[in-house]
Amino acid sequence: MTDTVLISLKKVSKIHNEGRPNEVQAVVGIDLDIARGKVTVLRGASGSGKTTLLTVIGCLARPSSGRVALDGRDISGMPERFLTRIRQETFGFVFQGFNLLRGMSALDNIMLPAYPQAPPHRWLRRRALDLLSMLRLEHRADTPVEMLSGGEAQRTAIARALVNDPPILIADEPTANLDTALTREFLGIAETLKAQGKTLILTSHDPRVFEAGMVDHVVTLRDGRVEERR
Ligand SMILES: Nc1ncnc2c1ncn2[C@@H]1O[C@H](COP(=O)(O)OP(=O)(O)OP(=O)(O)O)[C@@H](O)[C@H]1O
Repeated sequence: MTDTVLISLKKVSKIHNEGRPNEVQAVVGIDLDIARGKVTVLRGASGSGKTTLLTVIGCLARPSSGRVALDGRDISGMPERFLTRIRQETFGFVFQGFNLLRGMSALDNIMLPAYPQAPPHRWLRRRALDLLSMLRLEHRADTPVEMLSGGEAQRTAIARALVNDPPILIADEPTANLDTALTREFLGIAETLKAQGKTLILTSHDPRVFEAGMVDHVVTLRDGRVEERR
């Protein structure tokens, strides 16, 4: 079956600290289509531009030049408030290090991204508990996140990314610091989400990830450019 394009990048470049002595051209003229309902891995050495490209794809950063289209709609020039809404409705993010808020429980962390939409509290709590249950973490709902193990923290971060039921899940180096069993567990979760119809975009230099059977496309970056795609 041929892929349908969900996100399309045309000649996208991203320069950090533009015009300053510490300017870095992190992403250079990338043309890339991300397929709907598939798992795409961006791989490459440290510093090759994976995280930068992921932030542009996820509308967390604007490209310095080039265009990004989501579902055929050019979003590159949109005002910030529209972009924020698109970001909230479209993407769930699992960051490197997870960015969970310490001092708050797993459940409270998961509910946080839904607050701008102001859903009924009981409904939201149920949704967060259902996600914890899907990820086999119900027993940790009330645990402060700093007490969680690495794998539990990751699953909490995944649940938080899914709370608004986004069609696209983005995860930056999801298996960094995970042992083999936890890596397998992450891949199992990714497979379940793919089966539910989600589009997954991951960065990884971990062969356990980019060689996994459920990965559909691997894009190799080198020095900010696409070196290879399959
Ligand atoms: N916020 C920033 N300000 C300045 N330079 C940055 C910034 N973020 C990334 N860079 C630089 O841009 C280049 C690409 O970095 P990026 O983090 O995108 O690569 P990466 O492939 O994700 O690396 P890693 O695997 O180490 O996370 C690097 O030279 C990096 O030092």
